[in-house]
Amino acid sequence: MSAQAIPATAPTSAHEPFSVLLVDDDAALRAAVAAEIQHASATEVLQAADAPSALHLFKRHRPDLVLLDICLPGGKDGYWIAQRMREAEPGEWTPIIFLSGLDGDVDLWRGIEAGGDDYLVKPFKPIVLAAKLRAMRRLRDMRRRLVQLTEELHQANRRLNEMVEVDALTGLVNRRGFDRILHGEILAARREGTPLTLMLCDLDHFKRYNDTLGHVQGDECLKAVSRLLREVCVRPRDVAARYGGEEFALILPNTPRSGAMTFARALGSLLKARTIVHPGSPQGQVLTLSGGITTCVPDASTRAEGMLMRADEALYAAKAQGRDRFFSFEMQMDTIEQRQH
Ligand SMILES: Nc1nc2c(ncn2[C@@H]2O[C@H](COP(=O)(O)OP(=O)(O)OP(=O)(O)O)[C@@H](O)[C@H]2O)c(=O)[nH]1
Repeated sequence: MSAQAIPATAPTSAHEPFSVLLVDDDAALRAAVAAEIQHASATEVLQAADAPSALHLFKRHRPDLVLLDICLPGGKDGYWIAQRMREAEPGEWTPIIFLSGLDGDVDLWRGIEAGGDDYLVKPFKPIVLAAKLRAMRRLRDMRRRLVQLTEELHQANRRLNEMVEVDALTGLVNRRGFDRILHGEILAARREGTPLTLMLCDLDHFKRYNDTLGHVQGDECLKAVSRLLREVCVRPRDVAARYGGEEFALILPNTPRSGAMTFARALGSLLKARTIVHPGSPQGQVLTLSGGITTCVPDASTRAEGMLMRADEALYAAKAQGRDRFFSFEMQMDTIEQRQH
């Protein structure tokens, strides 16, 4: 690389405000350093002569840099102030440069230990102060950029996570999202002591639909059913998912058995009202669906797999009994029990 390709100084965002908190009990020295800081293009210089006012200004104005004298009146020194400042900004990091007449190695070590980033021994040359200010400003800019990039990364991750949980054809939650949500709703219902309903819905004779009208029309049909499912899931926590090819799953929190049955009947009627023509169907040549329902107030032993098995069993029964109907696993069980007694 040629020497000309290397910039003499890395750019800083000179147009952005840069505020400095200067803490020193020597008023004359403070005035002189403040003038130098301003000359070095800081936009604002806040000044404090003791610990309480330094901490007050720090918390109130959140400066971009702190220049901190070590020996101060009132029993609280610069090390103490630096530690309080660090405590006051968890997760943040405002650069602190100690200004001191103490020039021993141990003094420098204590300053860095107390949370300082650099150490300037008084008296210092203006050009040295200007250079340190420039370096700290550059660090501030890089840190800001890093924070911004981290936020952008988080947002991209959130979008990506949403995308991997969406079914490409229907726009409904896919199996992966369904698994996650069902697991969460089981835990929530257990915590709240409320009934949770899971409904598996399967289009009737859909193979014939594809066979008679073609796969493209089949896809359109799946999209239309998905739109309907989205419409019926009116409560914020209701979820409609594409569980498999022509199978859909509904998660209905806070929905008891009776409510689930009412919901299912309404869904069946609404689908019929749409009169999606299904020439090969024995159910009146319109598209219908069958459903299996399970409802429980989850306890420690409730698992998503168990709920799915129960809903699937009820769905199988609904298909076996002639389709175009919904069965509740628990209601079936009650009926069987009643018959036995
Ligand atoms: N067009 C289309 N068809 C699909 C898709 N996913 C699954 N299928 C079809 O859905 C049909 C399901 O057929 P089956 O499992 O035999 O069930 P069915 O014909 O609906 O019969 P029953 O469920 O017993 O009423 C198959 O023909 C699959 O090809 C899809 O994404 N698009």
